[in-house]
Amino acid sequence: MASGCKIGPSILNSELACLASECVRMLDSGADYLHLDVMDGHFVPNITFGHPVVESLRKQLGKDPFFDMHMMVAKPEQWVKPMAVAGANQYTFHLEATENPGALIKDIRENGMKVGLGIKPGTTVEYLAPWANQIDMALVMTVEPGFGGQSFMEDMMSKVQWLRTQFPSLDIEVDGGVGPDNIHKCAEAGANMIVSGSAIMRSEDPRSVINLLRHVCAEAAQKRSLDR
Ligand SMILES: O=C(CO)[C@@H](O)[C@H](O)COP(=O)(O)O
Ligand SMILES: [Fe+2]
Repeated sequence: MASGCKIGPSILNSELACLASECVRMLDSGADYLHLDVMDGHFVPNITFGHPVVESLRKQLGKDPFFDMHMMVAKPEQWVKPMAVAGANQYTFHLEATENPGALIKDIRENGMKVGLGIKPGTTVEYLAPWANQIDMALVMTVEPGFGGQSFMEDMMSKVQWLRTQFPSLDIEVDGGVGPDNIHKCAEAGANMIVSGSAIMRSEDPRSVINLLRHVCAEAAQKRSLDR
């Protein structure tokens, strides 16, 4: 079994000058983990933050919150140790950014973090498949990485469905434009780790959005297990 349905708000579209309190607001609203988007201006045409900010967040938030680092960087090899030292729990890198995924997976594990492996919309899922048994989570991007607030790409659901069929116990994350309008599609396809940025951040009631996302996801997972 995958590790249950979890909701990880992306803080990209939060009030970045108050990052720690925005993270606390999400955790207090029932977030299962925090999805932290790292962009370097090379892999994607945008810049966010790096390991010094993660280190500060860890100090502010304490040891408990799970940090899923979405590394949209051109040299993912370079930031493994700094992120581990800063307090990251999971290092999710992009398959498109490395020539040696096997060595990177090994390095991430040796540095004590879980491994996530992501693919952009233009990358077919068969490229990810050879690594699926070595990773903790597959990330299927449902927007072109780089910016929050874009429209959900429904045609990515066939990738999620294929991965769920091939790897029933793998954690599968969707990221980009996900919210109450399309959670059914993500859940039915088999995603169990749901990243949602604007839909949660811009809501006046983030707790009910998080609850709704989790509920839909859990119902679909239960139905899948009964159907098996
Ligand atoms: O990685 C990314 C974008 O590259 C995401 O994590 C988004 O930042 C999620 O935000 P929404 O699309 O849900 O607003
Ligand atoms: Fe992300």
